[in-house]
Amino acid sequence: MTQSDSTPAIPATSWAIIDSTLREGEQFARANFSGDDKLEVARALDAFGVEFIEVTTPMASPQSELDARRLVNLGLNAKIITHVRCAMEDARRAIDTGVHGIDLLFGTSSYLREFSHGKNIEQIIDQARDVISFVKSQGVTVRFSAEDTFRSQERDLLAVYRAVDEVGVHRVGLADTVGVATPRQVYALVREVRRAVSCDIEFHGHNDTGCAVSNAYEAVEAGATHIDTSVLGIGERNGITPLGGFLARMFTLDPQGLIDKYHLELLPQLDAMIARMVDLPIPWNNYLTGEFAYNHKAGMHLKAIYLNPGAYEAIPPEVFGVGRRVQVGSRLTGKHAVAYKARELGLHFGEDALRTVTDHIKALADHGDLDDAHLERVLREWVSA
Ligand SMILES: CC(=O)SCCNC(=O)CCNC(=O)[C@H](O)C(C)(C)COP(=O)(O)OP(=O)(O)OC[C@H]1O[C@@H](n2cnc3c(N)ncnc32)[C@H](O)[C@@H]1OP(=O)(O)O
Ligand SMILES: O=C(O)CCC(=O)C(=O)O
Ligand SMILES: [Mg+2]
Repeated sequence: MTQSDSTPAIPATSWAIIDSTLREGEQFARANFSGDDKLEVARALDAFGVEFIEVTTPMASPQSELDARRLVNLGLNAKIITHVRCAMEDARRAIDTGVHGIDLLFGTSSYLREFSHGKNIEQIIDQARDVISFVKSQGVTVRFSAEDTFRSQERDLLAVYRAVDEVGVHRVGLADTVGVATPRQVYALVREVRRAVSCDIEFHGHNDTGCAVSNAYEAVEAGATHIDTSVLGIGERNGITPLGGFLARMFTLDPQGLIDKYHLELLPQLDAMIARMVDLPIPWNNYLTGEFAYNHKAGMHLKAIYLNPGAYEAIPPEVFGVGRRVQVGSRLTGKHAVAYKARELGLHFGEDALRTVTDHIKALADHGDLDDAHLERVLREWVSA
C-alpha cells in the first residue's frame, strides 16, 4: 500500500528540485542545445514546476553567457542558477548575467586537488570564503559544493563545510561525482554534514554504479533539502539522478505532496522533448515513461490487474500522464485475462470453453505472441466453434 495518510513518510515539502538538464545535461555526449532549445527546456521545466533550473557557466562560451541572460529574462517562477568554479572571475561573470543564484564548486578529493586545480584544503577554504563573501555582498544566493565529496577525507570535508557555513553560504553541496557512493554512505555523510552546518544541503549523484536514485533518496532521508536531477538523467558519462526516477521514488512516500507541488502529468512531454533534442529514444525501461513501464503480461498479474491495478502497480500511471498496457496474447496468459479480453469484445465463454480457448492461445503463442488483432480473431473463431 502506498502511504497516503496525513503524515507522509518523507513530506514533499522537505525537499526541492534543482534541475540541471541545462548544465549537467549539456555535458551529455549527445546534447548540444541551441539557444531556442534552452528556452523551450526552461519553459517546460517551469511549467512542470521544478523550483530551480541550473544552467551552464557563462565562462563556457559567448553563447552560454547570452543564453544565461535570456533564461533569466524569461521571468519564470523557477529560479535560474548558474554553476561556476570557485573563482572570483567566474563569480563576477555569473552575477553580471542577473542569475538568482550561483552554485560554486571546488574539488576536495586528492584526485581533484592533484589533477584538476592543484590547491590544498587551506587554499580551498580561503578562496571559498572570499568568493562566497563577494557573491553574498551582491545580494545573490550562493551554494558551495565539494566536488568528488565521496572520495574526499571526512575531516577535510567537515572543515570546508564548517568554514563556508560560518561565512553564511546558503547551501552546501555533496557531489558523488564519479557515482561511487553507496546509499548507506550517502545517508551517513549527509547526516554528519547536517549536524555540522546550519544551511541547506544539496545532493548531486551520478549513476555509474546504478545508485543515483537511491542515493538521492538516502540524501533526503538524512536531511538534504535540494536534489539535482536532469530529464532522462542526461549528463557526463551515463548521467545523474533522472527527474522521473527521483519523482517515482518520492511519490510512494508522499503522493499528495508531489501532486500538490508539480504538474506530474507533464513528465511524458519533458522526457519526449529531451529525447528529441538528443536524438535518442526514451529507454524502453525508463521510469514511468518507458514504453513498457506499465506493461502487464503474466496471467497471475493480469487476473489481479483487472480487479485492481494497484495489485501490481506502485504508482497509478494516469498521475504521470501515461497509460497501462495489458498483454493478453502470450503463452504466459491465463483464463481470467482471456475472459476479460473476450468480454471487452462482447463475447462470453463458459468455463470449459474458456479453459480450452486459453490453452489454444498458449499453444499458438509458443510460436510467437499474438497481437490484438490476432487474439480477437482467435476469440471470435472459438466462441462460435
Ligand atoms: C563535475 C563537473 O561536472 S564540474 C562542471 C564542469 N563544467 C565545465 O567544465 C563547464 C565547461 N567548461 C569550460 O568551458 C572550461 O573548462 C572553463 C571555461 C570553465 C575553463 O576553461 P580553461 O580556462 O580553458 O581551462 P580548462 O578547462 O582547460 O581547465 C580547468 C581550469 O579550471 C581550474 N579549476 C578546476 N576546478 C576549479 C575550481 N573548482 N575552482 C577554480 N578553478 C578550478 C583548473 O585549475 C584549470 O585552470 P588552470 O589552467 O589555471 O590550472
Ligand atoms: O556542483 C556540484 O555539486 C556537482 C558538480 C558535478 O557535476 C559533479 O560533481 O558531478
Ligand atoms: Mg555531475
